Amino acid sequence: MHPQNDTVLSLCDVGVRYKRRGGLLQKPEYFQALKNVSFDLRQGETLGIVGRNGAGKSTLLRVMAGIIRPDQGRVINYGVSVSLLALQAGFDPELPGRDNAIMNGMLLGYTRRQVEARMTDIVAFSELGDFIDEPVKTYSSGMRSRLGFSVSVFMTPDVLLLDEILSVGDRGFREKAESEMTRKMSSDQTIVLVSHSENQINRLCDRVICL
Ligand SMILES: Nc1ncnc2c1ncn2[C@@H]1O[C@H](COP(=O)(O)OP(=O)(O)OP(=O)(O)O)[C@@H](O)[C@H]1O
Repeated sequence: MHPQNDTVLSLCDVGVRYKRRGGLLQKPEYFQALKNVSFDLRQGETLGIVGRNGAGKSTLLRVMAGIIRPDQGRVINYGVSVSLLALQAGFDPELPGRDNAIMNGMLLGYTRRQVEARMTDIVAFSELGDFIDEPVKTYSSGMRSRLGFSVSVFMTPDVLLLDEILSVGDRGFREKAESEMTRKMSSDQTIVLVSHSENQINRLCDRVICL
């Protein structure tokens, strides 16, 4: 079957299994985290992914981002950059927030110079103030989330995969984060959103897949 013209990513019969146990002499055991998942992601849409704990939502995002390879089926990328934003991940606790922001931006596919050019905006959005030059290990979890989120607001790949990120920070920041993401979602940005909030999914997504 030929995909529609505006398809940016296709998943065809994707299956992922994790190795659970098995030392050198033990027979390995596998756990099937995803089975027969097929859909097309279209340019500009906001696709919601829902499912109970352990249904495979994060695994699906990791497959779409190319971080893990499916054991069955395939993921076809029609030439777009895809990045996964999972807060709390990918920070070096010993480095200052500023350096971590730069590294995060580079992981999203930007050059150091491009991230530095947006640094003033990132710091302002994060509301971290002078803490931006302190090591991330001195941050609260809300502060870490705010930093990760702020980087993603100013550095956007063609397809942005968001894993439970709209529940970050305190109420004030959450509202600001959601309104910023809503702006992106109504623009041309293609987004895949994993959330446990039915309300959020209904409000923000054009289409929902239940795992
Ligand atoms: N690296 C791994 N090794 C072994 N099993 C894993 C690994 N990562 C995930 N799993 C298992 O795969 C299943 C799917 O995990 P995943 O994190 O994708 O679920 P999820 O839908 O995102 O869950 P949650 O809603 O709790 O975040 C779970 O049963 C989990 O225990």
